[in-house]
Amino acid sequence: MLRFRCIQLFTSPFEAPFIQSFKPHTSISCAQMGSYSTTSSSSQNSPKLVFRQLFEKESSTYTYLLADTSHPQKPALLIDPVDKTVDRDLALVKELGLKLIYAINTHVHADHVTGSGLIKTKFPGVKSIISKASNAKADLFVEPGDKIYFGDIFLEVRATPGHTLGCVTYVTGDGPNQPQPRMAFTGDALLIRGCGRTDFQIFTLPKDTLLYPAHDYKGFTVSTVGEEVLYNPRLSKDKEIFKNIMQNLNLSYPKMMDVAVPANMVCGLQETKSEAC
Ligand SMILES: N[C@@H](CCC(=O)N[C@@H](CSS)C(=O)NCC(=O)O)C(=O)O
Ligand SMILES: [Fe+2]
Repeated sequence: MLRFRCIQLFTSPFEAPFIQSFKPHTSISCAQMGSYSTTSSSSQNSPKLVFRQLFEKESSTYTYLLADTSHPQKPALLIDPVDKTVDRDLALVKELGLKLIYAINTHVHADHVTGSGLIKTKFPGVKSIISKASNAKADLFVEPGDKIYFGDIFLEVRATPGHTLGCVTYVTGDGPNQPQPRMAFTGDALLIRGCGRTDFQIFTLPKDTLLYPAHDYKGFTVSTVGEEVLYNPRLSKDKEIFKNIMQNLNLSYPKMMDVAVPANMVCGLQETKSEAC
């Protein structure tokens, strides 16, 4: 089992030990519901982010596929994969000619079983990642401030505690060669016009940062920091009102809770326990 808190994660054969060649600004070249890619207008070698937002209906969970397609190996990662949709996700990875290197979780989910362990059985080269503070099993553990590189693009790890132990948000990099606008994968810390429970670290990001939560129960797919600051009915309130709202949500016990949490502590593979993580 490995652990890292380095500036770059180089656990895959696709990464050089340092990626320092900063390149011109990137900009969104194409956008549509659920998917887009970003590219530089001025350099063929600048990172090009391919992005897909995938949905699992039973738990209303979003899984995100990201890849750097300007890198020769097209390294890719999945955020919050669900066991039931692993085959769909892997088929897409294959169809797009990507090389999956990481299966990442924002937190130990209570409502569905993660697909990260299953993915590793199908693609043994893939490394699973979760925060150290989650106490769950994985190949690699991240802490706030760590950067997860796939090709020339990276995700920065931000602590967004409150919903579960070690709950983190993964944010695309702040740099001239990184995709713009920034994207934050918030897990359940922030849902569009809602939240699982969050502190306010997400709101320190630029207003045009795109927000991608782990769930949506109302049909939304994306929001921005600026919008949620203004219109989120929970997070736009002061602390006392927020506390009152959160204490009176009256949500039912998640149907999968007793299966999902123990499974997600071991990559979603209860039978084989931690060896598979
Ligand atoms: N009914 C669902 C559970 C729904 C639920 O509790 N969702 C969580 C995130 S998954 S741990 C949550 O924090 N929701 C906030 C909200 O406002 O809905 C089930 O039984 O699985
Ligand atoms: Fe959750």
